[in-house]
Amino acid sequence: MVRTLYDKLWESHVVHTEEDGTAILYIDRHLVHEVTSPQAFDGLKLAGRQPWRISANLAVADHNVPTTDRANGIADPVSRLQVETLDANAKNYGLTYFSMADKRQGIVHVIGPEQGATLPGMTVVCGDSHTSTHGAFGCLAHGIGTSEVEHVLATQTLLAKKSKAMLVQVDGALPVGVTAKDIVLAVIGRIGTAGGTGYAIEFAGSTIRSLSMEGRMTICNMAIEAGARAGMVAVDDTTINYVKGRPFSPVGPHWDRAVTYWRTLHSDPGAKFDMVVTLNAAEIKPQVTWGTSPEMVVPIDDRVPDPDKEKDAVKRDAMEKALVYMGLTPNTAISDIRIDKVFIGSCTNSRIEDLRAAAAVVRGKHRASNVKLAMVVPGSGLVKAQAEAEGLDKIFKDAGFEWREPGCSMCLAMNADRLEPGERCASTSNRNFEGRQGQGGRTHLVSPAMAAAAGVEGHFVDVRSIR
Ligand SMILES: CC(C)[C@H](C(=O)O)[C@@H](O)C(=O)O
Ligand code: SF4
Repeated sequence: MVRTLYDKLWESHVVHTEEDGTAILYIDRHLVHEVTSPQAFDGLKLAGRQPWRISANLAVADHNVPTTDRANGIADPVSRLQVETLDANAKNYGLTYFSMADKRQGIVHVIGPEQGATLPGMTVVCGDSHTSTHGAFGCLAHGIGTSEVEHVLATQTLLAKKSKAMLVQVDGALPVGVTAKDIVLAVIGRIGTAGGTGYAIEFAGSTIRSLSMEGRMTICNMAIEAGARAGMVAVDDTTINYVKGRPFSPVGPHWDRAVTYWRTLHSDPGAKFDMVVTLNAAEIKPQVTWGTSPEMVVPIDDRVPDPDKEKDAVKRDAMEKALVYMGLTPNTAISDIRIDKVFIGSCTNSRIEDLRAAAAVVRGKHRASNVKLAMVVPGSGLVKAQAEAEGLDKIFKDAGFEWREPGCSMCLAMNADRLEPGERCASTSNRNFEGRQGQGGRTHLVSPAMAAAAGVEGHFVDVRSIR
């Protein structure tokens, strides 16, 4: 039978299906962070249960960790408690844990793949919406809630209903200066943040195949921002080469058997999708969000849209509200928008390739005088070490950009890194919601190269013109 990648991943993990379609899925990998796990561990304790398969878990603190002066510990008592609770739970249950002092510590969606804890064909879950990132490896990766975290800990299974399948097909050579981030923002601009609701999205086509694993992760990371339940990319040589030799990857005969299986993880020719969206890579330009939802996005050479031209009353209202919050006037050229801060980081864009792209733009230049702070937050301690080995930290520091310790940081301001009310930020993260980077803060989502360029010029600028 002709099957999609999603069908294959689903069918190989179903333990049981009820008549109404509710299924019990076996979970191969459970990633754990400090925000969504405390109540789950409490529940486990109350019920007197042990984790079902301890080795399936990998835990790390990322949201609440400071990105400076780590030797002094965590100043904020709430964040400190959050992280200490995970320290204690990981120790108590014997989970593999990268503490704040461990050089492998980092954002959960960066360290999973980096360690080879995320492998093709797996079901991967985490109490975090951006778990879709791991689908880049030909995985079925779901973000789950805290009660599901407890369920997975206790049973190694998840209750789920199969979604419909969407194919997002992107073909052609990507223009210079246009990145995976621009592709996914363009997709969300096209289908909207509800466009993927009820679907699992497979990203395919020659453009996707030509992307590195880092780029594929960026795209799958934001599948959730398109409303989808999961995002995924078929396995190919790029996947297998990335996975090879990582600490958790199989070796010897296990590796050979795994590769044989992994090579089957693609949609069969002629497989049926419930919806197909096609994009031509040649037409994608660097993207900048102007509003408070990732779908409020335009190309860099465009203008802030005018709500008066929107016929749909609901959309018009949302646009007006977003413009007030963002402090923007309709028809302003995007390149005329001046920024106060730059954030290069997050599970969307904090991997080595992202830092290289940003460094290539700032090399030999300096942060603009109106930019109060430009911070680079590597996705993990290992990314940080790699970047330092390549001298990227020096390029950033020479340009007046701060070089920080790994974590979620100003992606959502659960630590000390945040925007002040009214401050405007060029950010490589994935959400531009009201208050996301600090109360009253204004977030514009862009690629790492575009964020770096804005930091240097003081306003958004077409990165294609400064190369
Ligand atoms: C804190 C966590 C539960 C949350 C998520 O689920 O995504 C966070 O990572 C985010 O990006 O908003
Ligand atoms: S980096 Fe941002 S989006 Fe990613 S897990 Fe952390 S808070 Fe969530």
